[in-house]
Amino acid sequence: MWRRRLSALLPRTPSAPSSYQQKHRHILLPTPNEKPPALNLLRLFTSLAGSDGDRPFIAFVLGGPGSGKGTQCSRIASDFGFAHVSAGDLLRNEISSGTDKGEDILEIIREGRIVPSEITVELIRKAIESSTAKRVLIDGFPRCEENRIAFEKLTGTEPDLVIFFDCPEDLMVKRLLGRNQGRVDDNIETIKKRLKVFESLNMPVVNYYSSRGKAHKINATGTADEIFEAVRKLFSSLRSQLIIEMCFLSSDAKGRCYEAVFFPPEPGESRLVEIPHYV
Ligand SMILES: Nc1ncnc2c1ncn2[C@@H]1O[C@H](COP(=O)(O)OP(=O)(O)OP(=O)(O)O)[C@@H](O)[C@H]1O
Ligand SMILES: O=c1ccn([C@@H]2O[C@H](COP(=O)(O)O)[C@@H](O)[C@H]2O)c(=O)[nH]1
Ligand SMILES: [Mg+2]
Repeated sequence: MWRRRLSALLPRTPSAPSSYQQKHRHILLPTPNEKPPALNLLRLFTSLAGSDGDRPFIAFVLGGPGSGKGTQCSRIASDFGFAHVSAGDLLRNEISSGTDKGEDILEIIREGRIVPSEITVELIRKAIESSTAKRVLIDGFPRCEENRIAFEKLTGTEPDLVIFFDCPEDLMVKRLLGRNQGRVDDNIETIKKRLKVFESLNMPVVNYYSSRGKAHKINATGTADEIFEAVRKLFSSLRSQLIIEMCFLSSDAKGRCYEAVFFPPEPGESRLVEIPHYV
């Protein structure tokens, strides 16, 4: 699946960071106005901790029904430049398309059960492949160990990060009953079933990724703003392990070459590092 080797498109293979790069990688731009000079783009690639650079950075966003996954994903997407792939929305789109498969999915969602892995994984695969994003949030998937295994088998990869929104049941029920978006599963009978499925099938996935040090639990009981602050803190605490985007830019008017390192956790923040060995 991840055969788009960006590096193959590039004129030079990126070398390991030099000691100069290591030392200066956190130099901040001196002033907000001092932007990199207008340069011709020589190469652009993304270096992702935990991945081989051939695929986007993948974060699974998990949590019970109504824990606020969709709400927080929208914010993460707009502030940190992630594409937001909601497994539930992909399935609802299938229902809207009016196919036989859509009818089966509708029935499963109405009963709060889990759609077969081959359907969901394929929809997610297509959504990721058709996106040009370098960072993707997968909202509400995997729903069970079988989903997880199917995804990892098909893509040959694990997520780079798992965010788990932890919320008590009574609060989730209150939020769902107040959602008012006309969802067929936002009624108390289906909500009770979804909560059972969450405990028995979703939580083992969270526990699996916790045991591998990938899942990060966020208290999802406050306001949406308070929860997003916790997300922001998580991203900050992980920044050195997370995403490093590097643009290699061709020389400016003085013949210097620059590497611009964009670090998503602070929106708009960028760092400029001159790399002598590229001059
Ligand atoms: N922190 C919050 N405080 C109060 N209401 C919230 C909060 N976060 C989300 N909501 C509201 O709760 C409802 C459910 O939120 P959301 O759709 O984000 O949850 P979800 O985890 O994606 O649920 P589902 O699994 O059913 O898709 C929405 O109406 C949303 O506006
Ligand atoms: O990976 C998935 C995601 C969702 N479902 C089904 O859809 C509903 C609604 O999902 P939300 O993420 O809450 O929007 C869910 O209850 C499941 O029935 C799924 O089967 N697999
Ligand atoms: Mg949702």
